Amino acid sequence: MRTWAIHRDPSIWENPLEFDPERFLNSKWDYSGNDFNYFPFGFSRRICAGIAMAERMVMHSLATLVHSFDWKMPQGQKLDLSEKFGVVLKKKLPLVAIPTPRLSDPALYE
Ligand code: HEM
Repeated sequence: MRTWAIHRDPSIWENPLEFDPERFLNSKWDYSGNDFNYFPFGFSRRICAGIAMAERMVMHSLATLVHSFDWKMPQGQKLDLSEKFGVVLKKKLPLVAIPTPRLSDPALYE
């Protein structure tokens, strides 16, 4: 819960509860466990063993999904980003998004 509280502390973060991924664009963020205001992978001896893989896979998977499909919400539904309380961040309502292929060659989806 320490991590949960620090990452939502308004004396450290501007509008901590706002979904604002752009906040990470301005400067270089050190998530290697040396910045005690920001440690999404933990720190010290139990720091995440998969940082190097996560750095590559998160970017690659997300980029592939955005590049390969147009995404929309089911008809009549609005995006709801509210969270459940817990150690791991979970959405209150599961995300349902509909992909439409956007690449010209269907062979690229095989
Ligand atoms: C964005 C993706 C990821 C995030 C945010 C993340 C975050 C974390 C966090 C917060 C911990 C706990 C650190 C602590 O106890 O202080 C952890 C532990 C761990 N993570 Fe990750 N992780 C990610 C991806 C991965 C991947 C891809 C792997 C493996 C391929 C991995 C393997 C591990 C292992 C083995 C531990 C336990 C380390 C230990 O207790 O000695 N993680 N991770």
